[in-house]
Amino acid sequence: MIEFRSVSKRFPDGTLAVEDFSLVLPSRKTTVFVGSSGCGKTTLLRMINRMVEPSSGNVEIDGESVLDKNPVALRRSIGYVMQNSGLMPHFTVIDNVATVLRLTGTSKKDAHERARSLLDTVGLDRALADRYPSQLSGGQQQRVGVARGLAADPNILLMDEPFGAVDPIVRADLQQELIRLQVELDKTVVFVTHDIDEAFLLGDQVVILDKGARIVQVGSPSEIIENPADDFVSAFIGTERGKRALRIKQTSRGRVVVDSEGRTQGALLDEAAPNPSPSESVEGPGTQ
Ligand SMILES: Nc1ncnc2c1ncn2[C@@H]1O[C@H](COP(=O)(O)OP(=O)(O)OP(=O)(O)O)[C@@H](O)[C@H]1O
Repeated sequence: MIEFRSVSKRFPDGTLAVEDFSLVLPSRKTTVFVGSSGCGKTTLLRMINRMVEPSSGNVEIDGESVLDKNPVALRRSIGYVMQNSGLMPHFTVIDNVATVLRLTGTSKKDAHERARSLLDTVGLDRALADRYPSQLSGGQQQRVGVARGLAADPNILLMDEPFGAVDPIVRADLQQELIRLQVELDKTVVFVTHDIDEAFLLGDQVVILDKGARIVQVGSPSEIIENPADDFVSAFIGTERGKRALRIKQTSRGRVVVDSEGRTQGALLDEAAPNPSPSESVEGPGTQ
């Protein structure tokens, strides 16, 4: 478990990026920080692996302060995936993935072996191993970035807008891949995005942030959608528009659920119907 304890960060120019932030991020779950640009998401993420040092307060991992750990060793023990993949352009795919392992003393042969198996894990063809990042598509580069983040088999994976720079179809693909990976690998994932739909799709715990990383609401996607804390959250998550503003419409064959544009999203099933559980009585896209 990761715990932020009254953490603040003021940068040397006086910007107060994070003000008195406290939160527990449960192990083996995905916590998503979501909020608009500049609200302090990246700063929070980077204080976990000490790429940014808190001005006051503390971050603990399993009860131990990160400030008591060697920053280089700490950084190598935590996976980090960033927007635009952050790959080294003059390194091949396989070397990009294997670098962390090489730095921690793994032989070249073993590091490459593990890197190749990680390409399988993230759904990349091994034939791409000897290419350079510029010879890959944006989505493939992001997958290499994820493979690299997983190389040292970290318990914690930090992901900073990892799918922000790819087109919506590739992005949806990568999101599904991450959901699959999370079931398989069972990591503690901390994910940053400004996209509330992505937050609800991926997060077990979603943290909606305002300026200075002020927590506006924290909860599961269902808790937040069912009970938004205030008008800001309602507006941010769009409960009054689009695919989350659902209404029931009576048709000649039964009741269906339509969105705010009148588009039918799915059928409303009778509670007595045998298949779905009560919480799943609406079937169709865009439901939580
Ligand atoms: N090194 C720095 N020096 C000064 N101010 C900084 C520094 N890094 C970030 N900031 C400021 O701290 C605030 C929070 O930045 P941060 O990058 O954490 O926000 P964010 O929510 O991740 O934004 P985005 O979604 O745009 O990446 C912003 O006002 C930003 O300008």
